[in-house]
Amino acid sequence: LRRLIAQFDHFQFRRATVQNSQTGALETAQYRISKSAWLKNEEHKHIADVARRVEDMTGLSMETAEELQVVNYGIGGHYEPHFDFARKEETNAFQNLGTGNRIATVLFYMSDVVQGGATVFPMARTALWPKKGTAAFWFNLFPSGDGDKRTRHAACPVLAGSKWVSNKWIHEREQEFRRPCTTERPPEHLTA
Ligand SMILES: O=C(O)CCC(=O)C(=O)O
Ligand SMILES: [Fe+2]
Repeated sequence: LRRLIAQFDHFQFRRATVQNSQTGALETAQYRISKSAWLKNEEHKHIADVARRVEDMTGLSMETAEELQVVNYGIGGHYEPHFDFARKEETNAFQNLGTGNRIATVLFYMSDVVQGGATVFPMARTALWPKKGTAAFWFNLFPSGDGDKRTRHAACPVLAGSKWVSNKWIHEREQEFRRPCTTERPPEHLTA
């Protein structure tokens, strides 16, 4: 995939944005420093292959998943602690998509990083060190649809080298038979 990206200069990498939780607007922020691009399945068969593999790996439908987001961090690039899912109090979050919240995340590591750049989950006391060809998967939501606080995570600053990752964000709709929801609510201290 990285070779593919290098070949196609029409993949427009731009400063990554975040959603302002008050206004719902997408904007750049000091707490997320990286460049990213969104790649559509139709753009190349290798991109469609990634989606197919994610479906096979997770057993979840890709019908409502977002396009593949490819991210590059230079030295000092980072992403401070955040949730991938939208919280109840947030404005506009994913509402226009009609696909529900981000039920799960698949994070592919597309490069090794010389120094720094770990993905850390402070509440789960877990650090993932980028290793080319590996991937992480987690559910952001409980089966009740409540956000799981334990998934709060950050990308530590890259100290040397360059870091490439890609995100596939999977949404709630279409998963009704693959990951049935429950009415049982998780303990309140674990929900966000
Ligand atoms: O780059 C990483 O290690 C994590 C990226 C991330 O959390 C995100 O893009 O939402
Ligand atoms: Fe994230």
